[in-house]
Amino acid sequence: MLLLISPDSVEEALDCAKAAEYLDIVDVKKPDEGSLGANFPWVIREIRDAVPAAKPVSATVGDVPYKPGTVAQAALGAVVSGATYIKVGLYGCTTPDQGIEVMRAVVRAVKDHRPEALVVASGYADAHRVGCVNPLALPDIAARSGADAAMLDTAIKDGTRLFDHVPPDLCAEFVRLAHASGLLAALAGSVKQADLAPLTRIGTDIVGVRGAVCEGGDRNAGRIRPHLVAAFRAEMDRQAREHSATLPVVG
Ligand SMILES: O=C[C@H](O)COP(=O)(O)O
Repeated sequence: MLLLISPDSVEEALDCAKAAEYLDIVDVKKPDEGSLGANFPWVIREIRDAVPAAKPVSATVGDVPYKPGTVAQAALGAVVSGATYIKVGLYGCTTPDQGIEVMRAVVRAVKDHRPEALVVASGYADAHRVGCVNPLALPDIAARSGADAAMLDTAIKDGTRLFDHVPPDLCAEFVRLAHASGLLAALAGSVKQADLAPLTRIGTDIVGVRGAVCEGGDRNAGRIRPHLVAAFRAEMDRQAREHSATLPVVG
């Protein structure tokens, strides 16, 4: 499982750089503009320059409206600024067809510019609270639009977590559907260390985290701390070891 951490500024990205050995993807975000709030192009560029070249930089394009042209142009801005994972939160899409239309436009805009960039179609585990597309529709939306990954986060950051809205057995189904279409499955939403056992067991490819590695567990007032990233990674590695010990030996 890869660890994606979401700094909100160049200063926080520098703290991520200090913990670079413990994380896999640096995800540029602007939390005060929403769950998947988009940051400025110059911040993406500065963060790309600040973190080790071997670490991919991801950028969120926002909690986007159902406006394929607007979103495609924003996604191009993110990839031109140096991000190689482009995450789109389909906040304004109420049907799978709307999600596919937006994501097809994003995939074309991103891949015309940088074919190797990865496009992530993100929905929300608590979609029922904000009226957007069902979380289990995301793998199909991602597959039919040519995206590379399907993701879930939570739309409302009020202390409730991914599993409060989509319990582990349904997250397992999300992962199964994503894998059946050849996609990566990414899960986030106020994930804590205690959630890592089920996330590992169900085969999650990427876990996205902010609050759990901020001081005081506070994604808004707290700052990302390198020792919290290291501790989170240590627990991920422990869970991975425990899980592989339970797998049957083949051969
Ligand atoms: O993409 C991951 C998000 O930044 C998750 O943030 P959170 O752990 O504070 O919900």
